[in-house]
Amino acid sequence: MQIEIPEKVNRIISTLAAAGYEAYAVGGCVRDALLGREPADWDITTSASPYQVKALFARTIDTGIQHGTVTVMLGKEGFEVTTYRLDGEYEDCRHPKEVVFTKSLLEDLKRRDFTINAMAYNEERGLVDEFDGVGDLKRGIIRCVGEARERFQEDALRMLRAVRFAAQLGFVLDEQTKQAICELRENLRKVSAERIQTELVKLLVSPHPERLLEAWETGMTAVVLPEFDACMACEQNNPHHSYSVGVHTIKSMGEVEADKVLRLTMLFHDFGKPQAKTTDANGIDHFRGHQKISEELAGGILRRLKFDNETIRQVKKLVSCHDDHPARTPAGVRRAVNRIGTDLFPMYLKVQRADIMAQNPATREDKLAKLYVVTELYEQILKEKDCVTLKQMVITGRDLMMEGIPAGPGLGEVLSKLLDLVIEDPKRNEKTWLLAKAKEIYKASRE
Ligand SMILES: Nc1ccn([C@@H]2O[C@H](COP(=O)(O)OP(=O)(O)OP(=O)(O)O)[C@@H](O)[C@H]2O)c(=O)n1
Repeated sequence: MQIEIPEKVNRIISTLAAAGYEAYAVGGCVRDALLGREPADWDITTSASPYQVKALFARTIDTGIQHGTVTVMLGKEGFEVTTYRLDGEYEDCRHPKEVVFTKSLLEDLKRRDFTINAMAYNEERGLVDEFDGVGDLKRGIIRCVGEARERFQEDALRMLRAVRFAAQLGFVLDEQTKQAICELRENLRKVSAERIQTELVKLLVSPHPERLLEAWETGMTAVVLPEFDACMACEQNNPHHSYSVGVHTIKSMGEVEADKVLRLTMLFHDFGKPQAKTTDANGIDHFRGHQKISEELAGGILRRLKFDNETIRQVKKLVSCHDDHPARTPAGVRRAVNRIGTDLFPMYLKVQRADIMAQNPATREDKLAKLYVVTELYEQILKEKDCVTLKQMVITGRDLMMEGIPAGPGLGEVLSKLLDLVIEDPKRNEKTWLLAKAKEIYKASRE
């Protein structure tokens, strides 16, 4: 079986070989190349020690040297070259406490997580596939190398990786691998939030975000995302819904494109429902105020998983308005654009559509028709380019304070009412008129 290896990777392998060392492309790149996917990066494994690798190349980066990895720089590109090693006990669930080097490629492949990730290749020897990785690629199976429990005890994150690869490749989990996850899922508590975040995002933006259900079935979400389990247990007896909150959530993720913010928003948009649920005398469930609770939960979870501030801002904002329905008039839609933000409004429309599509098909048409009108009005506004934002108003909060309106929520409210007036009629965006109106509004609010 032949793989096309990039010229620079071949150059590194042949430089090592000419110096008498073994070297192979290894892991994810071999898997992806065999699948006809573009590998994200090319990793190399070698019998040379990190210092022997360093001695052979002009430019290297040593930050991973204590784990046996040297990054070789060729031009602007960096390639990780790792010395053959065994696996030991993992201190931080990421790197073995002590690196034990080996002279054997087989030992190095044995320590890897899944059969499809445990193949090596160089042009001289061809494919090295000791654990039938090719067979598992053909059958579409994620299977641990050797004893699954051992692989997961070495690094608990691998349990989440198993589902992530299944979602990315459309594969199924091997039974023994799945069983070991059910047994060892609690170990995920030891894994850092950043590593969980990486796997969760890869799973969500994959072609199969619905495979999150497998993380739920095996008990992993109960450990890393218990709020999702609460949604799975929350039925919705309501004319708009045919599924539990959890299943609706999963369906809605499949209705948006593979974008991190959109998929996270769909995942979290109804997380507040289990807390907000009330049932009326007719047995119909209501979820008043769930948006606010969902927004708070989303913010807390994203912070817990160490997401960056901008992602948190966008997701929280979209969750906080996912169920808003602007008045279907030009002024109503302009107001909504200002409230939600010109940057996020196109995403809000996608979120609305996905939410509706994942609801009861019988009540969907009417909602879609209304959303269509809002979308049309928004497109009209874009064409006219006359969407006023707070920034474009000719007065600011400071001007109002100069007029004696004290800083605080009251001032924000006056500003927002002024903005509404300007949106209704852009000719009102004039300083004298606005200041007089501001005083009037403030006075009325105190009476
Ligand atoms: N917890 C881990 C992480 C990685 N690996 C091994 O290291 C290789 C490279 O890891 P990584 O770059 O994280 O994953 P890839 O398989 O390359 O996949 P992706 O780039 O999609 O993350 C994997 O193929 C696997 O052989 C492992 O055994 N256990």
